[in-house]
Amino acid sequence: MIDIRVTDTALRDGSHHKRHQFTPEEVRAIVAALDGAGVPVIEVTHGDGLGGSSFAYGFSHTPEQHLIRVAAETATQARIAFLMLPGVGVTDDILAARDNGADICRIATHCTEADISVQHFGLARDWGLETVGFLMMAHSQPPEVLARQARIMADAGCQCVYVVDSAGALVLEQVSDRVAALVAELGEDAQVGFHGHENLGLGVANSMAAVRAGARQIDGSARRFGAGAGNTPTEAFVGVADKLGFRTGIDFFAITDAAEDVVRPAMPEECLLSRLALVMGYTGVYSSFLKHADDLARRHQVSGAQILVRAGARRLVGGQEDQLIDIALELQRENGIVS
Ligand SMILES: C[C@H](O)CC(=O)C(=O)O
Ligand SMILES: [Mn+2]
Repeated sequence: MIDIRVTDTALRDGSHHKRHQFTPEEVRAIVAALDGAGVPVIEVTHGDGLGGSSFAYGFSHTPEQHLIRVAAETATQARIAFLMLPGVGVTDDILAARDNGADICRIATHCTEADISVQHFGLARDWGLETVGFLMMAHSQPPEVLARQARIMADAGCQCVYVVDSAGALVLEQVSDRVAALVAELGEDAQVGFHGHENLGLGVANSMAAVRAGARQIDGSARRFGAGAGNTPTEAFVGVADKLGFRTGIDFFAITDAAEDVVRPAMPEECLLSRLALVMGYTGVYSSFLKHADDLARRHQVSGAQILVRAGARRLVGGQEDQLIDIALELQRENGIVS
């Protein structure tokens, strides 16, 4: 039987949906429930990674290093992971997260910029951390480009490179083709993972396509708690994996209870397959832009969907949130609205 390692990212990707307002009590309760269900890895960080708490991305309720410490103190078997985007966080943040009890370091870059992660993977390995690489917005590049970028990460010390469908824009074979290219490139040098978003309703199906193409690590979020329409629901993925004969080590009924009884109460609202989320999947927009576009649409009395369509046409990447303001003002001018 093939083992699939699931990382639950409700306490990191869900941070976007919660506008980074997780409390220590919520983290303690969610980690206890996921840990009890057998989830092997739980990611805890600001939605935009270490150092993300800022005017541009949104300030955290509680410093993420404190939340990481709470998570590490609560987990009995699960390992705690954190995300960092070079330049949003700095290398000292990695060391602090390790000292607070995390032991898996996930470094994310836009999928053509893997070279900016080299220093971080080297340091993380020197500091005794397990390493994972995130190639974000993977729909925007063909398989061979992603494979070359994955090679850069693996050569730098990354132990598993993820195809990250940040926009929830990939459809089935588009996932398996990308995953297969990475598997062929990396061989025994590193594993391959997949991180999905639900913007076209394909999180579980895409994740299973990734597994069938050779991915051995999969991200989910209990109750889909994540940016956009949310992530692959961990509980549904576990159920499907059970039925297809893949072993996750997670108890289906326990994770279903955790999602409904513990995770859902911490969510401001369900993650919906809303108009804005669908537009993001259809036009290839970074999922965490949803709240920013929604806020700007209200503030400037313009269409949130139009903001996202133009963001897709401009091929904006994570970190370019400020350009959404530019687009909103452009639409406002075109509509003749004077503020
Ligand atoms: C920083 C992003 O939210 C990372 C991620 O989860 C994605 O690109 O998707
Ligand atoms: Mn994500």
